[in-house]
Amino acid sequence: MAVDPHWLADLQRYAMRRPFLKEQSIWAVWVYRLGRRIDTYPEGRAKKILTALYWPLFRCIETVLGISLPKSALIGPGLRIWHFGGIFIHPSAVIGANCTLRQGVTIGNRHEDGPVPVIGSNVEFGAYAQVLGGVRIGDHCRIGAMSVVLCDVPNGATAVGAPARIVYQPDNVAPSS
Ligand SMILES: CC(C)(COP(=O)(O)OP(=O)(O)OC[C@H]1O[C@@H](n2cnc3c(N)ncnc32)[C@H](O)[C@@H]1OP(=O)(O)O)[C@@H](O)C(=O)NCCC(=O)NCCS
Ligand SMILES: CC(=O)OC[C@H](N)C(=O)O
Repeated sequence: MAVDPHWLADLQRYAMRRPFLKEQSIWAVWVYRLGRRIDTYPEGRAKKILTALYWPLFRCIETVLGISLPKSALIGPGLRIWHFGGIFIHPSAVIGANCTLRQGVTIGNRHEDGPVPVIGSNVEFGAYAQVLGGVRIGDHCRIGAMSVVLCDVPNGATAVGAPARIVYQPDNVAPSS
């Protein structure tokens, strides 16, 4: 069976020997990719059994590491999580390729059942950054530590503060994809 290319890209972001022994967050990324993979299997007994095994694994990771990456969230290849604890991604969130999360990051709704963020690729989240509601974060953005982002952030921009303000925005910004 072919190895999941998204998982291979994740591994490249953990550029070290034996990351499973050094970075707990990679356990959470592995379980997330496993869940996504199981969802692609044809309906049947094998999928039912694997799904039944997946859920307790997901709950263990969520409880022990404090990293919640629901398999229904769409997260592109090359996910890197620095550290662990208090990392909650909404089940409907969309996150592009090569993004970096850190401890305390929340990507979720602003009100119960409200819309959730869509994040571009190559976005870097500082520790405890909160991105809330139906906002769009462009590609190559940086979100400062402890920031609360309630507005769109254009490609390449840096947003900091609570509520966040744009402190850097490149010239000739290409529209978000
Ligand atoms: C957002 C960040 C990437 C910006 O770095 P930078 O491009 O070098 O920007 P600067 O340091 O020049 O700051 C630009 C402005 O934003 C402010 N700022 C920077 N980070 C901020 C933050 N997290 N919260 C509030 N304001 C912040 C600076 O005070 C400065 O304001 P001023 O122009 O009014 O003086 C960086 O500050 C950051 O927060 N990185 C996260 C790192 C992290 O999480 N580390 C923990 C590792 S576990
Ligand atoms: C706690 C800390 O500074 O960790 C550093 C790590 N390289 C990171 O970017 O998160």
